[in-house]
Amino acid sequence: MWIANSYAKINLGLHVLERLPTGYHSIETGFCFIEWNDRFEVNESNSYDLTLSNPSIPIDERNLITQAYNAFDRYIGLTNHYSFNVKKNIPAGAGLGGGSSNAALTLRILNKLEKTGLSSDELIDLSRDLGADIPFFVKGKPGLGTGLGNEIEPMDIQPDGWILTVYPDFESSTAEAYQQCEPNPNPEFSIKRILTEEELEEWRYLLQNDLEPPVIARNHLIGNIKDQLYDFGAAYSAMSGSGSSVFGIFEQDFVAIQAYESFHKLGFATNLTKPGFTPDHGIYLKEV
Ligand SMILES: C[C@](O)(CO)[C@H](O)COP(=O)(O)OP(=O)(O)OC[C@H]1O[C@@H](n2ccc(N)nc2=O)[C@H](O)[C@@H]1O
Ligand SMILES: Nc1ncnc2c1ncn2[C@@H]1O[C@H](COP(=O)(O)OP(=O)(O)OP(=O)(O)O)[C@@H](O)[C@H]1O
Repeated sequence: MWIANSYAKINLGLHVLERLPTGYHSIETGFCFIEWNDRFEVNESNSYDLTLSNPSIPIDERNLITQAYNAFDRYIGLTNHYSFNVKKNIPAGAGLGGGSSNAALTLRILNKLEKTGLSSDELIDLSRDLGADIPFFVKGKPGLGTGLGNEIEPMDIQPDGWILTVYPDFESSTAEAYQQCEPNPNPEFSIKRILTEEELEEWRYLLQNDLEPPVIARNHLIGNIKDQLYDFGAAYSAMSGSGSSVFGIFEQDFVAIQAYESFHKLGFATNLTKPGFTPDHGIYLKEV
């Protein structure tokens, strides 16, 4: 049996620059990892099979694991088949890219088990129709996303603070968030400049997520959680991606832990990620 972890992301700022004739949007965003992860167990099998611990996520062709598996089979061809058993810990529709992370890991697993030796750019190429967040997860390093968010420039932007992520217990639609936002083609400062040249203390005045206003207008709890994270002492707080999760970055461990315990006690699903966290992208053979 092979095992591997599928990590979630947060967006450090997101500028929506332009609404394109296709309905998609050109954006600039910073991507980094958090420790929240799903656990994959993979076995060779007579045919493809998928089991998920979360029954509310479909396991048919709508599942991004199935879509990635089929894309790999279509473009490269599989010599063996595999069954996937996934323990879902990352909440779905949460702005944490759980489905995209799963798709990227599926491609990396197949590349390893089938010994196809494809580069990350080749894996990105065969996943091009599956979702804008997938290239970041295939690259596997923090970085800047431009274009549709799918052109990735790896960059050392993993925050040097504790990241507390809070899921408000409802999903948020990505398509709706983009439809309802106000694109701004000329933001005063680029996300790249803020993340690479400004101190964490300055981010709250400079770094914004353009998808936040319409989503918060419909879901006040997201705004309330953001306010509470600042009240607890976060240096920076924002909604991740198209929501619904909110994260706060804390400089002091005891403040972060206090905030974590409070949200946890209130019944929210939460994750606390250490400063400078680096995900383990290994795919390990486990004797059974
Ligand atoms: C919000 C983010 O998660 C931030 O990283 C991404 O931009 C969204 O990435 P994703 O969920 O992989 O998005 P996709 O599955 O490609 O697209 C979902 C929907 O979001 C909208 N969408 C997505 C990306 C983009 N640059 N412009 C868009 O308008 C489109 O309506 C699309 O139908
Ligand atoms: N393997 C998967 N894991 C989680 N969700 C999946 C998966 N495959 C398909 N989905 C579907 O994708 C939808 C979005 O899930 P996901 O968790 O990727 O959203 P998200 O984190 O808001 O995405 P993003 O921030 O990339 O827009 C869910 O409604 C879910 O049903």
